[in-house]
Amino acid sequence: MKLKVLIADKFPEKYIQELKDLDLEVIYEPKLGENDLPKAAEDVDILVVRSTVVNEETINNSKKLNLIIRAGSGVNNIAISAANKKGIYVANCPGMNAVAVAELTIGLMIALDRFIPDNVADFRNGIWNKDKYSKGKGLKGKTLGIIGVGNIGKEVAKRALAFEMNVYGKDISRIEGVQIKDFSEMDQLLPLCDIVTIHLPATPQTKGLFNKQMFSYMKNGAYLINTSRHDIIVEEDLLEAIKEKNLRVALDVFKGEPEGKSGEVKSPLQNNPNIYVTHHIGASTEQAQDAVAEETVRIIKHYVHSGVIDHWVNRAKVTDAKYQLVVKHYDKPGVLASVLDVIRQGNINIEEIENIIFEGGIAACCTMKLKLPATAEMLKQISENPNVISVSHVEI
Ligand SMILES: NC(=O)c1ccc[n+]([C@@H]2O[C@H](COP(=O)([O-])OP(=O)(O)OC[C@H]3O[C@@H](n4cnc5c(N)ncnc54)[C@H](O)[C@@H]3O)[C@@H](O)[C@H]2O)c1
Ligand SMILES: O=C(O)CC[C@@H](O)C(=O)O
Repeated sequence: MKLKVLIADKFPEKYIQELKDLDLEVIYEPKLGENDLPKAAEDVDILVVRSTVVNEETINNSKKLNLIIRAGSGVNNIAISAANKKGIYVANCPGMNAVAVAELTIGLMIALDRFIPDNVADFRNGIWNKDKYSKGKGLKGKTLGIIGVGNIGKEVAKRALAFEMNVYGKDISRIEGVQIKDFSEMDQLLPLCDIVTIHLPATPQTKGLFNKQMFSYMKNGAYLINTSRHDIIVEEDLLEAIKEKNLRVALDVFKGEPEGKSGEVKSPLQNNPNIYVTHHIGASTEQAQDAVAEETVRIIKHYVHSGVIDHWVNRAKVTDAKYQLVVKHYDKPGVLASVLDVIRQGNINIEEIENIIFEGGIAACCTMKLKLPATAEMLKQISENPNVISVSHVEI
């Protein structure tokens, strides 16, 4: 039976055809929303989404879902803890839309400095106001703080350096791959910045990070750009900070963003002249959508042909493994079963296991990560099997 793939978001036609050519049954339903998915994904093996929310109900209701691919970077629209409980892989396409988001970020930076959206709006309303719009400060020599220097943050840094800006960064990991000053504390970095741009994932640690306290560190009249996720900013505190400090702000993401591709929108940000909002278009260039779709197809192809999941995001980063048992053995039926039986009798959980065959197929090596130590008696029992070549056991 063919594997069934449901694509529940906009996806370029060319790549849908590539999936069909892999002999998969492909269902393309770009208009599905969060509430449609529990039924629509009930019977599929692979689910591909962009911003469509994959909630707990969709995951719990699915009968054979095995892989969810986020055709993009952030995976916060997927109920990963529910997927973990059912052993459903979640993968994403890191970096594929980074240039597109960086380009939008630079565009917003210039838009803020030169009041471009207001210029255009006035012109459309028959108003000419060269005086009012001749107050841009210029970007050269200004200090930019990049919060989250991952794939997108790095692309922003490269472009800002070409604009001859002073570029500083803050990340939980050491910043590598771009020559910018690395700050460890926000209260040291933010007071220096003329412009702050946020490129963080939505996680419990980043939720509400930009609150009253963070805004208190920012310069009066600074620009703030957020093209990452809305919940990193506390909206009420932002509105307060705009009043107090005359911050000017550009957002590609905001609270209450509509799920659908078009329709009405209502937000307290709408009537504030210091705020520009774009329609979550960071990733929406033709180049980025093609790159993301190509990567999605590649992930599916690799999975179908080898069972390997590339960019698997819900693989445990740490396990309870405390001991490593390595058994070299002759590659014959029943040998591993006898080793596993000894471990089972000792009531020890195997956290990870890998069996690798030497060239020629005569010998093999099985590496097991154990929660508890194997006893001397167990190791003796394993070694006594005539098909076992050697046994080693260490604490890790
Ligand atoms: N507007 C859009 O259309 C659009 C498109 C793509 C991505 N995004 C958003 O942008 C985010 C970033 O994307 P990316 O591709 O650069 O991701 P990435 O994973 O490459 O980079 C994120 C960086 O943030 C750092 N980080 C994580 N938690 C942190 C913390 N608590 N403090 C400091 N640094 C922290 C990570 O170490 C990493 O370097 C995505 O998670 C997504 O939510 C939005
Ligand atoms: O697919 C989109 O349009 C948004 C994608 C973006 O938010 C991402 O995290 O990659």
